[in-house]
Amino acid sequence: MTDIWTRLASCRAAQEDLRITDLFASEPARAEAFCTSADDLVFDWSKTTIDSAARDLLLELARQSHVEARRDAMFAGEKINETENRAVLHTALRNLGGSVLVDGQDVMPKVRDTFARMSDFASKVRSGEFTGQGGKITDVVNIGIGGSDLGPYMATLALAPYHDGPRTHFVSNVDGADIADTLRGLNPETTLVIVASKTFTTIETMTNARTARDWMAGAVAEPAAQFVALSSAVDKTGAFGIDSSRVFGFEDWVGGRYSVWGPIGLSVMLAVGPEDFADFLAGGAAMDAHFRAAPLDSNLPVLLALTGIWHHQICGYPTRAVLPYDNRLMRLPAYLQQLEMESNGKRVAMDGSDLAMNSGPVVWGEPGTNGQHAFYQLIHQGTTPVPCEFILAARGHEEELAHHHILLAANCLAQSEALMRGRSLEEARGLMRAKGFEGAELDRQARHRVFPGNRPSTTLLIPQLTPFTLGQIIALYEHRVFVEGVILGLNSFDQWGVELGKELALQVEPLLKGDSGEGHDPSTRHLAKLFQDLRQPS
Ligand SMILES: O=P(O)(O)OC[C@H]1O[C@H](O)[C@H](O)[C@@H](O)[C@@H]1O
Repeated sequence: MTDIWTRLASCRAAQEDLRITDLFASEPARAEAFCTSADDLVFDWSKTTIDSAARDLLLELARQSHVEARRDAMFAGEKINETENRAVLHTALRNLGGSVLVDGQDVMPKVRDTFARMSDFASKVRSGEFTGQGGKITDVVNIGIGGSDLGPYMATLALAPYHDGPRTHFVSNVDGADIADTLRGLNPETTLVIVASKTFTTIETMTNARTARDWMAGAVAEPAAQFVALSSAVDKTGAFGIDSSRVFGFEDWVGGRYSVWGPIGLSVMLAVGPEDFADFLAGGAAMDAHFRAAPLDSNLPVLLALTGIWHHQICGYPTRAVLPYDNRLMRLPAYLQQLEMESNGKRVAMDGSDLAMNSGPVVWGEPGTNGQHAFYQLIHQGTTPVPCEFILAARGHEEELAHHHILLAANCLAQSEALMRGRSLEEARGLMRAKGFEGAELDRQARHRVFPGNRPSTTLLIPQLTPFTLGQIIALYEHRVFVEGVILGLNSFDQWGVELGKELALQVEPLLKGDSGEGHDPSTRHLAKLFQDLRQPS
């Protein structure tokens, strides 16, 4: 293993003067050879510094890391989440046929039963057969945070053209502003509240849920009758007063950030309907089938993972940007931040030893073209390269606005071309000379207009953003994260790093209410004191 990392590092070191543009000259079929499809999804990774030698080494790295064996173990229901002793089976939520054994038990009948109950409930809400105490449900408020918010919120925005159910709203932050701004203007008599929490103990969600219940109680006789619970802790949902007929459970082998495919996706199902939601699942299942069957060298999740490893662990680029040229994917970067950084932001390997290389990178992004007018300056001319992952649909949904879509696509392609090609000092000098500059001032002005280029990017091309293709994209990224985690030798499915802050928040709360502050550090005590002083009426 060490040897392959060393060989990859040497391969990169030998590329010192390499220009991506030269690779296209030396490998005439590169544009096609470094472009890989899964069904009708196309992943272009040609505009990177991965040449044939690097590609072969990266594939060897995947082989030596036993990616295929780990993948098969995951799909088979083995307990690959070793620090929590759990199977990892979010894939079972989107492959509703067949059987999967966990501890010798087939888990699929229960998964199918829950899906059928969700579909039945969603249909009744959408048709008006299930009503609020003031009539047909007009609004749905999903209260959840992290994986119980980011997935359904992202997917509901992405599928706006398919949205023909009640309006959906998402409350996540414990900041009272979030729920206050959301509930203002809603009619409690026709609002359905979903409490989405795998554990049903998350303090933000339970605080917001109680606030929503009080709000509902001020207007209807039976507030709990307009509440739904989505949780693995079905025993706790009854204590909140939610009838078991409106509780949709899932097992501990569904990680929070992988949970949009099951009950946590109920708000999406209410918005777009059970059929479109099933298409979303089918898209995820299609990517699963590809991931399981395609050889490593034409396996999209594997290749996306290997570009990630190349850029972060080998080239040392600290971040990567996800840049969907699709406004409806505006929450995808936030969704991917949890998926990638909570999964692979870890410093200890599965066996408890220190990780031998960098953990996963910082992931960030915004939809194009908006980002172009904000942070692309740094991407083009900053001192640290940022590998960019562009996503583009061939068709939009607004047929009458096709000219917008062509302009959007032109910008996406232009950005990856500009990043790769850059603009030389000579070209910049020519431009400035044409504007009348000369001498030292010509040089000075020209240098500001140089683009170093040679900046890597990949492009994921999809036919159109539909429930099916959204399912493909999300499953692609899930498996990418899994493959990167396997290669790094860490457990992508736990999240111990979120615990300490939660524990301390419980201890800091009394401090803010005037407790002595013993056990807290001087800075925290000082800030708490300033906070209290500022709260005094002036
Ligand atoms: O669904 P819940 O149990 O309420 O958890 C919500 C979120 O909170 C936790 O802190 C984890 O970091 C997330 O992985 C999880 O998605």
